[in-house]
Parts: sequence; structure tokens; C-alpha cells
Amino acid sequence: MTDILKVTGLSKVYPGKVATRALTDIDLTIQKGEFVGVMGPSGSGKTTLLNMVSTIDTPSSGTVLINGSNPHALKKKELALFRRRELGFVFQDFNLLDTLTVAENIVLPLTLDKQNLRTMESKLEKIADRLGITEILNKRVYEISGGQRQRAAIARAIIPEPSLLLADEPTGALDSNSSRTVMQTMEKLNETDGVTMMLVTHDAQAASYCHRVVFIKDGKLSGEIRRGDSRQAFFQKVIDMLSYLGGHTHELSTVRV
Ligand SMILES: Nc1ncnc2c1ncn2[C@@H]1O[C@H](COP(=O)(O)OP(=O)(O)OP(=O)(O)O)[C@@H](O)[C@H]1O
Repeated sequence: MTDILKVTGLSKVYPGKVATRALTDIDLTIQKGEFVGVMGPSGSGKTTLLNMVSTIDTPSSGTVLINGSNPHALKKKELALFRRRELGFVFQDFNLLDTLTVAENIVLPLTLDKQNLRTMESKLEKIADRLGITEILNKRVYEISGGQRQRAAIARAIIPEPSLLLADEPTGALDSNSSRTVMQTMEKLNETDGVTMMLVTHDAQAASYCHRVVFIKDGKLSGEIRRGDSRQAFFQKVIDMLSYLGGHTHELSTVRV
């Protein structure tokens, strides 16, 4: 088994008048082909962990290895290239360029990498088919729905074939039907193409598509649950774990499977 992500003894203290200890001694390994969710109450340290893994911010101690390399040891220029090659990002608010077409948005990372037109077109065709967005490739972003935008954003994130796809609340801005479509798409990408994924979410329904979910509370790992055959049963386990850990009820997704 190849470790795509290996986080060891990771801690983060935000300095300030009163220093905030946001993460304490986190160990987390994600293997190739895994789909892992990260959940926890508000302020528990999820975003901090994601920021350390995505190299947006640096750890106070501990290490992050992505595909065997420590991105935090790289120089600025190497780091930019490393992020482009190894990591894909999906955000709550899509981060697409409104004035471009869906196709133009998706191939943007390849354009930056100066790939030739034929390669770009064949990759685009394959990925659009996977994500069910072939029909809307020539539309502009403002002409399509939220769910379609998020699928376009996922396509853009995975077209360079990153080692790890990092998704930060990808269903946060979507209604329940679009959320379901987006999560089914992610599940299919994981199963069919073996895309390795880490999903940070408050949404128990979204988390129920993962193979396993790790929980953070007060900056520490406080448990992990694995999905069996039934997603419905896993959804319930996720809800139970969240209520056990505490937090505000509005953070729990009470709806639908
Ligand atoms: N830049 C920062 N400077 C100082 N403290 C911070 C900073 N970012 C986060 N924190 C603190 O670190 C802790 C963890 O925050 P973090 O944003 O990682 O939590 P979270 O689990 O992502 O929360 P949410 O679910 O609300 O997004 C909190 O106490 C927060 O106030």
C-alpha cells in the first residue's frame, strides 16, 4: 500500500497576545485510493489541518508527507509546482472564473502547464464524460447551476491527475439534490479512477460517501469510523458520533440520505 498522505505528530499554535493551540499531535495516514472524511465541531481544527496539508500554512511541529515528499521543506517556486502537480483543490464557493466557459475553466491548469491542444482536448472529453457535464462545456459559468459548477470545479481539480484531491465543504453551498449528485460523482471518481480524496465537511450526508471518517475535537483526533456496506447505516453512525462529540446542533445535517 502506498501512503499518499502521511501526517505525523502535527501541531499548530497560532501566535498572538494569547496563543491558540489549534492542533495537537495529529497522526493521519491516507492510502492510495482511499476516500477519507474529516469532521468535528466548529473550531476543532479541521481548516487548520487542511491548511497544513494543502501547504497554505506551516506546522509548528510535526511533518506532512505527500506522496513521500515534504512540501514544507520546498522553496517557494518548487512549492508552487508541487501544489500544481500533486494537489487538487475543491472549495465551497467553486472558485471558477465566471467569464470563461466551463471547458476553459477545466483546462486552465493544463494551459498553465503548457500542454498541447490535442492532449488537453482528449483529457477534457474524458473528464467531462466522467462528471456528466459534456452538455454544458460551452456554457459560461454564470449560466449553469451550483451542482454543475461544483462538478466543473472537480473536473478542473482532477484534470492534472493530482495525487490527492482536497475538498473543503464542497456541498456547503448546494441544495440537497445537488449535494447528492456531487457526492455521487466524487464516489464514482474514487471507485472508477482511484482518485485519492480528503473531504472536510460539516455535512453528515456528504461524509457518508467516504470509506472512513476521522473526527477532531479540540485539536486532537478523537476517533474514526469506517463505512461498511450500507451508506444509510454509516450516515447514522456519523450523526451519532457528532452528537457524542458535541458542538452545535445546526452543524448536524438532519436531512436525507
Ligand atoms: N489564523 C488564525 N489565528 C489565530 N487563531 C486561529 C487562526 N485560525 C484558526 N484559529 C483558531 O484555531 C482553532 C481551530 O480553528 P479552525 O478554523 O481550524 O477550526 P474548524 O474546525 O475548521 O472550524 P469551522 O468548522 O468553524 O470552520 C480555533 O480556536 C480558531 O479560533
